[in-house]
Amino acid sequence: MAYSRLYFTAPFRTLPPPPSLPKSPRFPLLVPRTSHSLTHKTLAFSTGIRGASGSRRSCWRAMAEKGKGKVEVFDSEEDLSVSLGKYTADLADKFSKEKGSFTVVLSGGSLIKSLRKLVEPPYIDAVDWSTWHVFWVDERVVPKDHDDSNYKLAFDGFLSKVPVLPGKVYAINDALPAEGAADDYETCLKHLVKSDVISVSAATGFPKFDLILLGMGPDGHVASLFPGHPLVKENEKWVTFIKDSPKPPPERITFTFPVIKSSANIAFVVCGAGKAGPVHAALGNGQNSDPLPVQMVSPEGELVWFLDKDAASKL
Ligand SMILES: O=C1O[C@H](COP(=O)(O)O)[C@@H](O)[C@H](O)[C@H]1O
Repeated sequence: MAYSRLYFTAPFRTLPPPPSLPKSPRFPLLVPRTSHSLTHKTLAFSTGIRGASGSRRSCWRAMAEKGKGKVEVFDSEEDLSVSLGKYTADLADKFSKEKGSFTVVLSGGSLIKSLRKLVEPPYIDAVDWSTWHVFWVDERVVPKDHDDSNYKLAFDGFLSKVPVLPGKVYAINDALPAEGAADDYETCLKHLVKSDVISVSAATGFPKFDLILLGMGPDGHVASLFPGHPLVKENEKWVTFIKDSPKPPPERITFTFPVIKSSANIAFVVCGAGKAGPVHAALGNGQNSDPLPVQMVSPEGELVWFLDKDAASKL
């Protein structure tokens, strides 16, 4: 299938901007326990997260503060990918049954490889792919067949292997410069909100996706929201652009924090020792006055962390 057949741009009308975002609530700690033995005992006592359990798949679980989410730590990325496949397929099934559609937002980077179980049995056959609407939380401003394209990464590793409907795959318009591409994507989202494909958060007025699958860089960036960059404070736009990304390529578009935080579900998927520092910053006890982007994801809905043991090694 040609790349150009899979992206969606339309002459959308521009709607008024949403109201600004109120602070999200925080809830008390929840402490579940099971009878299984701990796989990584040290984790249970060195982190601010209370409660832990093991499982046959060598998964260590904990429930952190509501704002920090549920944490699952796996012995290997292979185990993580099995659990992530089931989690994603279960949510797709739930939302598809409830409302006939599933709006899922992808990141680029290593996340796509971790979705590989979805293109294998049982999910390849069992999932109702026709209900899926696929978006990107960020995209590099490059042609869609460029090696830096998050779209190309997802297409090659995931979307070309499942029968998602091409008209429901919403890629960047790569004919536009960064600012225009961000505006175009935001207009696309507004059109889909108006046509009830995407829900709206009653609390924030921002679009509410069913699931955002988030990666994280070793510097603690999420989407294309980088530490210390003014874009992390954007609270009106839905989609914005960056021309000075510290990680190449420099020009990108990205969802803003209010949109990310309004999601019904967020899964953080993080592997590797090189990311253990920001994971600890986000999930450990420490406070810092200038939080990393990864620390700013306190969602309205459910947050689950899928960590391999190396990414969790400082907890
Ligand atoms: O540049 C990006 O980096 C992050 C993290 O990527 P990873 O390869 O370290 O997992 C990714 O989530 C984002 O979508 C991408 O544009």
